[in-house]
Amino acid sequence: MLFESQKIEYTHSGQAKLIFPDIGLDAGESLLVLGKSGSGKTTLLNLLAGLLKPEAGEIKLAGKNLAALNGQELDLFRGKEIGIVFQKPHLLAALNVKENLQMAHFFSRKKGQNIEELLGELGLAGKAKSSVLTLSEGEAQRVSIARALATSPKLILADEPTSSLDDENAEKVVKLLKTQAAKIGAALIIVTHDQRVKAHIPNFVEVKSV
Ligand SMILES: Nc1ncnc2c1ncn2[C@@H]1O[C@H](COP(=O)(O)OP(=O)(O)OP(=O)(O)O)[C@@H](O)[C@H]1O
Repeated sequence: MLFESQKIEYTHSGQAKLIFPDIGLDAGESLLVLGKSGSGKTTLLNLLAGLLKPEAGEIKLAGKNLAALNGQELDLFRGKEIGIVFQKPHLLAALNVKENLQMAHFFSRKKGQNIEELLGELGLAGKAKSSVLTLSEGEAQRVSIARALATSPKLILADEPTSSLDDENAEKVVKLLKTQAAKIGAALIIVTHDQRVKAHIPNFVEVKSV
């Protein structure tokens, strides 16, 4: 199994304990994380990304136990092996599209995918030199997906990646995430309440507050 999380628990200060469903994914498999507002979906994604430390349970990616890594090792491992797509694209405004992707390569210290090729596959071939400030919302979200994929990570995490997109762009984004994850042999986890995403990915877990 490429990615596994078991018996994870986390408590935000002053809040009730969150207990999460177990996850197991092979390379190329996709999973949705569903649940009501406030149930802990974003918290789960942050735990899986190693941005928060679980108080119980185990998270393993490609045979590595995240808890066994120190802060610096975890940052490097995340840069190489985990691609994160946020609800709103966080791109560096001073840089053009291609430079934003080159930054991902630089920080991960990994060769990763050919940037021109990746932009072509995401329908952004003509935008390499464009300022990210001139992109439409759909284009900017595709650039942030390209950035998450640039390092060929083993795990792709996406938090509500389609919520601000129209139907056409939402469908494009889900299909791209799915096909790219399959192509690079990554596991894909999407937090969503978007029906349009559910139509493409049947496999899901539900986060419930206890
Ligand atoms: N930094 C924090 N400090 C304290 N409580 C927090 C913190 N972050 C989240 N919480 C609480 O933890 C619970 C889970 O939050 P989380 O953002 O994971 O939920 P969610 O399912 O992603 O919600 P939504 O669908 O509204 O984005 C909520 O009750 C939230 O108020």
